[in-house]
Amino acid sequence: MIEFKNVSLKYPNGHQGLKNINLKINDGEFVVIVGMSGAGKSSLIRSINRMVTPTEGKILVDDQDIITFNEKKLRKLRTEVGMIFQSYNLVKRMSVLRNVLAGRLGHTGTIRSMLGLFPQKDIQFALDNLDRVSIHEKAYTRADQLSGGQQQRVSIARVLTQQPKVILADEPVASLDPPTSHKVMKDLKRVSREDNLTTIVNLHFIDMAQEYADRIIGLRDGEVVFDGPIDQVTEKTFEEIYGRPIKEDDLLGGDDD
Ligand SMILES: Nc1ncnc2c1ncn2[C@@H]1O[C@H](COP(=O)(O)OP(=O)(O)OP(=O)(O)O)[C@@H](O)[C@H]1O
Repeated sequence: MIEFKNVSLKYPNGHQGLKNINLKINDGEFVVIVGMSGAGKSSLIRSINRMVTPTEGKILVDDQDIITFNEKKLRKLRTEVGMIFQSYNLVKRMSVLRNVLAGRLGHTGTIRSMLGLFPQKDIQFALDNLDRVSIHEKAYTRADQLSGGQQQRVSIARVLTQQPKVILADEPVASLDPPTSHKVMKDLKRVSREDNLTTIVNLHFIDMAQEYADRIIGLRDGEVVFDGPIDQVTEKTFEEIYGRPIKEDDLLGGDDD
């Protein structure tokens, strides 16, 4: 379980990114965070792996307050909490397989992995994870030869290879066209269900949020203004979260399946 207790984050310039957040996220939930640009979605998600550090409160991950963690504990935390980025963050000149094997870095000795000496079982595991996101045949292709949607599927395979308990995804489909966005979100939802992973995704399109979330958390100006299961969410909910009527730009569209 992930628990936020009175969490606030004030950036060094004085900007209040998060204001007194209280949340409990249960194991295996697929949660989507929504809110306008600047609402605090990235700040919230990045607090959970301490890419940013809240200035007040506690964040308990499996009952341990990660805000107090030192470098050693943070390394372990970041093995257990995997991350998917909008920009994929692959090493472009390396093969897809090497990128996916990077997910093992927290498990394999650094020298061995720098030399590319991954155990055969890790290589097989990486290939199996590429297969789960239907991109197995690209294993030996350089990462920069792939389309954006393919690269994001590689980054899903990488995070699975890390064997995390939690996946954080910060606007994972914001750089993709509508049909590709849906394919990537379907893959992410399916694998996280199959492995019972807690998954927390930032999305700014409300139709995507409605289609994939089990639960929606709405942020405005750094505060939680809505938190509830997807069957309680209507267009009015989004209007309340956004503080204005819904516009066409708030919808992605394009799910043909
Ligand atoms: N390092 C920083 N220093 C100062 N202010 C910051 C910093 N990072 C974010 N902010 C500010 O904190 C607020 C929340 O930012 P955050 O990136 O969490 O929002 P967001 O909802 O993810 O927005 P977006 O969808 O545009 O990424 C914004 O007003 C932003 O400008």
